[in-house]
Amino acid sequence: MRIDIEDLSVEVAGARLVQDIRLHAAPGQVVGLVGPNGSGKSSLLRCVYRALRPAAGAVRLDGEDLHGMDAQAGARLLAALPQESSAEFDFSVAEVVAMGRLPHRRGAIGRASAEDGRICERALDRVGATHLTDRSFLTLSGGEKQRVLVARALAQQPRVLVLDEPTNHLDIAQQLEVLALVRSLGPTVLVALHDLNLAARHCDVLYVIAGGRIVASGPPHDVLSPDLLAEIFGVRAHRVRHPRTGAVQLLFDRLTDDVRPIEQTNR
Ligand SMILES: Nc1ncnc2c1ncn2[C@@H]1O[C@H](COP(=O)(O)OP(=O)(O)OP(=O)(O)O)[C@@H](O)[C@H]1O
Repeated sequence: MRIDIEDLSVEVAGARLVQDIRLHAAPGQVVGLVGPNGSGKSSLLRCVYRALRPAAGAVRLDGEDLHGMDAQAGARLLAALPQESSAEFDFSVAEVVAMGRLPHRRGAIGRASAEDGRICERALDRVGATHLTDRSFLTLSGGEKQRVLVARALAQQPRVLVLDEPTNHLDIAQQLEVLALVRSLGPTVLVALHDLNLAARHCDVLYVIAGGRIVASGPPHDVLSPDLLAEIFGVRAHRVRHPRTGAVQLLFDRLTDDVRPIEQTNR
């Protein structure tokens, strides 16, 4: 499903948090949003998953205005993993994942079907969390909670997935697993990431946001140039090749660091 964000501005209590955003994702693409702290990533994503309404502009899914759809129709198309998903549900893991099926039920009293149950089991299996099924969500570690919330989003079987820092709390193996999983699923994905190497590796296209505006977009390694990284993130970046895969990796120093050659520091 295609996403078109057109001239979008978002305001909260009279403050403009993001402005004139244009962003496009082709069906099945993984589009990354990167930017410094406070640049507007979450505000933009919150508007896409309808926690905020646009002050101007629109978010369109296959041409249809998302904010004009009724809540259930929207939720059948789009699932979100918000950043503030530390929400403390006093429910079992199975119940939390089953919430992902609610938009697909008929009316408020629709019951879960056997098929709903199979979809939830499969979602938990895909994030390697089947063993947590009967645990209370409240008792899980941060990483376990995050995996269960990814499973809930998968159970929703969305055509568009919006993820705000989905690798929060995950160890390095789980970060790679979750992003590879997200890529393999097929929906169009809009994902905010802080780790620029993860973003470059897992996204087809990157948008860079700073001060509430998009300042660059395109293929990851075209966008993440040392000049842009210095200007927007205030870091000195070096590109190196991964010794096994040959993929470009970024290494960072502070712009102000006086970096001495390695031979000197080893003496
Ligand atoms: N409800 C609000 N009221 C006032 N200001 C807000 C509100 N929500 C966000 N902001 C401000 O808007 C700016 C953008 O915040 P946002 O959370 O979108 O940034 P971000 O890029 O996701 O940051 P981070 O990387 O730190 O998560 C920040 O300066 C933030 O303080």
